[in-house]
Amino acid sequence: MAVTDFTPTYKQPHFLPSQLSSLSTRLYTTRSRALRPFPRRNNARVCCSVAPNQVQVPVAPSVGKKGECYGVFCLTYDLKAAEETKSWKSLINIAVSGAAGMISNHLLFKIQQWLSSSQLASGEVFGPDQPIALKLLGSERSFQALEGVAMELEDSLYPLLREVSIGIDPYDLFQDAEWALLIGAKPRGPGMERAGLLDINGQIFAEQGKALNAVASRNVKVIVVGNPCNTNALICMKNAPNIPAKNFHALTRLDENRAKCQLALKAGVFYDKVSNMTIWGNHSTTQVPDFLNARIMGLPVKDVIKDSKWLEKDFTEDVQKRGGVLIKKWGRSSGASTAVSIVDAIRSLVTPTREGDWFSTGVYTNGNPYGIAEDIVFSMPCRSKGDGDYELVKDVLIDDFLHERIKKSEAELLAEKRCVAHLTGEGNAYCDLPGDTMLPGEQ
Ligand SMILES: NC(=O)C1=CN([C@@H]2O[C@H](COP(=O)(O)OP(=O)(O)OC[C@H]3O[C@@H](n4cnc5c(N)ncnc54)[C@H](OP(=O)(O)O)[C@@H]3O)[C@@H](O)[C@H]2O)C=CC1
Ligand SMILES: O=C([O-])CC(=O)C(=O)O
Repeated sequence: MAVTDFTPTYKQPHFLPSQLSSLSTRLYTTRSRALRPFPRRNNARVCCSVAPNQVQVPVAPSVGKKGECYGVFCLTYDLKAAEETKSWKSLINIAVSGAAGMISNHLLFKIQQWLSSSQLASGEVFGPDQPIALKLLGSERSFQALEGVAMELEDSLYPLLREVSIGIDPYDLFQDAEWALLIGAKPRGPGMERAGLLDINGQIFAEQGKALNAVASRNVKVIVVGNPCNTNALICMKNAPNIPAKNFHALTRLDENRAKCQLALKAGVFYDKVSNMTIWGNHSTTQVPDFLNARIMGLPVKDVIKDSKWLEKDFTEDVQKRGGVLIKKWGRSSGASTAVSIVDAIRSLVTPTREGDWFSTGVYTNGNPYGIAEDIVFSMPCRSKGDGDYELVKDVLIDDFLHERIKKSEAELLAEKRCVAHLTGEGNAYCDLPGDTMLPGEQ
């Protein structure tokens, strides 16, 4: 693997060889925009260069009152920049909100494994020569837990993890972000109206949209996971007018994966035999798992599974409500499988889609070829050339059943949009949500 190219040319007597890969990694903590205890990345490498064979004493940065760093992340070594990265791509900044939460706790460690896995050696994802910086956004409430997350990252000795920052201010954490994985959101509590949830979470995503607009990379890709994710993605997008609307996604990949699994189970095949799986619409119980266009072993699903009643009722409802069934069994919502689906969603954007296949993601509807209302975030079938961008798949069938279901999910999203008009710059909010509107996890 190319990471071995990084082996420094000098000896470091006090540290294990495995630690050398993290030598230029450091952790920054930021609690507010006013307080920046450590230098920013572009001027962080302040120390002198070391000649080959010269031993350098590690320098621990001074610890600010509100910011602390840990062990190996606090050590600032300086390697000649050219030696450090001669075979590496430039650092990618990945921002993660809700970073002390359950999904994130799975995700952060998966991203690392994924980056350093053998799949990567074949160039399938970012590449084995792709160092990353993690910017972990939490709150006052979760700050200690964030420190715990950082400690676990430290103990994992990931060779491609070069920087870790933790903080509570999105304007700090989203600086130069090329990916923003927005997971943090308030869960719907007992007795809380959905309109209330839309408002509380909408405020979070409006603020984060503004922060992305101000400081993130101009081509940042944003994946909104926190529920209700489609409308949160719309709010985030509307508050970030300088970032292309196309770059905002609502995560429906978990629903796609769930649908593939159910079809495989029914057909008695392994799930890699299921392709062309579209989830249409909202990440809610109105979502439409499309068995008309999906394929099993390359054949239309209906040629393999002849039981139309099962497809229209059991399959559809099982996928729509899978999250809730899992919560009843597990006592908490899907953490690991959501994290896996976030990685799948990123991978689908950074690797070319297999010929003839596609994937689902919630994206902006403007210009869509299916007649879906404009100006909402709706899950649709997409293909990518692997450049982070995507195009909508044009050649799909839509029959009466599918059309009727799509319209129901569309109506729900239009109603959600009216509820958050005050957060999207479209005047006064008016909330007339359909009574049966539910997240997949609610039942
Ligand atoms: N799209 C999808 O497929 C799926 C989406 N989800 C959604 O993902 C989200 C996160 O789930 P999960 O990680 O399990 O949840 P957790 O409760 O474990 O973590 C969520 C994080 O959100 C933050 N949070 C909680 N309340 C607030 C608030 N009022 N304001 C700002 N942030 C808050 C907390 O971070 P802090 O204390 O730092 O603020 C918390 O760490 C949920 O909205 C869930 O519904 C879940 C499964 C699938
Ligand atoms: O409702 C939730 O929080 C969980 C969820 O989105 C899912 O399982 O799909």
